[in-house]
Order: sequence, then C-alpha cells, then structure tokens
Amino acid sequence: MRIDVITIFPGYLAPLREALLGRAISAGLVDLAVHDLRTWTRDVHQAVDDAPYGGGPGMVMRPQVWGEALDAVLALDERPARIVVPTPAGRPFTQATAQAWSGDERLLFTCGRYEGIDQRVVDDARRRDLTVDEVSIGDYVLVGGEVAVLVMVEAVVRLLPGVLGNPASAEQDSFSDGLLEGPAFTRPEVWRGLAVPDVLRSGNHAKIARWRRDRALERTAERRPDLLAALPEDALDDADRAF
Ligand SMILES: Nc1cc(-c2ccc3ccn(Cc4ccccc4)c3c2)n[nH]1
Repeated sequence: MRIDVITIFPGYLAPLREALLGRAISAGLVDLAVHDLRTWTRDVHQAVDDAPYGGGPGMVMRPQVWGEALDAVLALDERPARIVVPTPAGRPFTQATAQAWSGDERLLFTCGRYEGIDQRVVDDARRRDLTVDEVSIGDYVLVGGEVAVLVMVEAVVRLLPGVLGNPASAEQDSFSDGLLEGPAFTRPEVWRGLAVPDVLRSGNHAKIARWRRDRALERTAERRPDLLAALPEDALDDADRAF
C-alpha cells in the first residue's frame, strides 16, 4: 500500500515511522510519503489560507494551493488513490472503514488546518471521478487533520497482511465481532492482593471462551449499549442471550 500525506506540518507525521508502522515501512509493506503543502505556494509569504467568504471566525485554506498539491501528488504514482479528508463534519471512521481501506492500493490524506479546506477542492476532485472520503474520527474537535491521519493510518496499516506478528489479534479485535474487548490479565497470579480470575488458569478452553464472551457482553452492555443494539439478529447465540 502507498500512503501519501499532504500537510503544513510534516513533522506531525514523524510517529508513523516509529515502531510497528516503521517496521511495516522498512519491510516494504507500506510506502509512506509526506509532502509539505507549502511546496505548492507561489507567493513569497507561502500563504495557504485566507479569510472566509461570508465572514465568520478563523481562516480557510485556499483552493489553488490544495488543487496543485493534489494534482502533483496524485501524479507521483499511477495507482488509483482514495483521497481522505479528515474533518469534524465527516462520516464516522470505524473499524469497518479501516477494514475496507486496508484493501486499497493507495491512500492520499489531506491534512487541513484553520477552519478547514475550501469545499471546492473536494468538489473538483469528485467531479473528476476521484474517490474522496470526508471522515471524522470522533465527536470532538481537533485543531487540524494530522492527528486524525495518525489514528487512521495506524488502524488501517495494522490490518495489512504481515504487519501484526499475530494476525489472530486483528481477527479478534474489539469491534470485529461487534463487541468490546473484555479484561486481560498476565503474571503475576496475585498483584497487590488482586488475583487473576480462576477460570483463566483452569486450562478449560471452553469455559475460558465462555467467560471471555460473557465479560465482553457485560462490558458492551454497560459501556456501549448502542453496539449491542446494532448487532445482527444471529450474532448472539442462546448462551449469549442467557447471559
Ligand atoms: N474528528 C475530528 C476531525 C477534526 C478535524 C480534522 C481536520 C481539520 C482541519 C481543521 N480543523 C479544525 C476545525 C475546527 C472546527 C471546525 C472545522 C475545522 C480540523 C479538525 N476534528 N475532529
């Protein structure tokens, strides 16, 4: 997978080259290219923003600079790209989104700042039949798109074959079965007077699986009843319903 990121703060994306994602890049599983938006400015001040039409607070990012940057970065590789625009006004980015994007050949992330990017940049891309997804990573407001890109790249890249040492952990993800993850434990057996639940040391894998499922159902019901309500009819078996 090729990933391009356009931003006025390239340094914000440095964490992508650390640890697991860094190893995925070194292993050639991901090609990452970060581009400074100011490369495509033409004025001495390298202006990327201007006052909003219609008035209002803050500034808006200029369409000309973004248009030239997008055209130039798209042209760097012939593979079709999904253009991703992080925004508080976007469709929710979920595990299902990450799963879907993990099959893409190329992702191109555009990091806005200020009050966002002139809408015509998205409109122009879509009318050229480019795939453009405006997405939100949650119902809170950030200062720019870079942190959202870090979140989305991590969620997508960890799903690529060969990235996670243990593929089972991606398959058994929270949300992959629609439920939250239950509690996890490791040594020591007793820590500050708190013992690991006996069932987990029983060696009885059927009982352990049942116990873990019950904890996941309990936690989901308590913290995310919306997820429980959204489960498909056949997602819960009789034992689940008995819980
Ligand atoms: N889930 C999520 C995404 C963002 C996000 C993404 C990109 C940008 C670019 C500028 N801002 C600041 C902004 C504040 C308010 C209104 C509009 C823009 C951004 C915020 N916040 N929260």
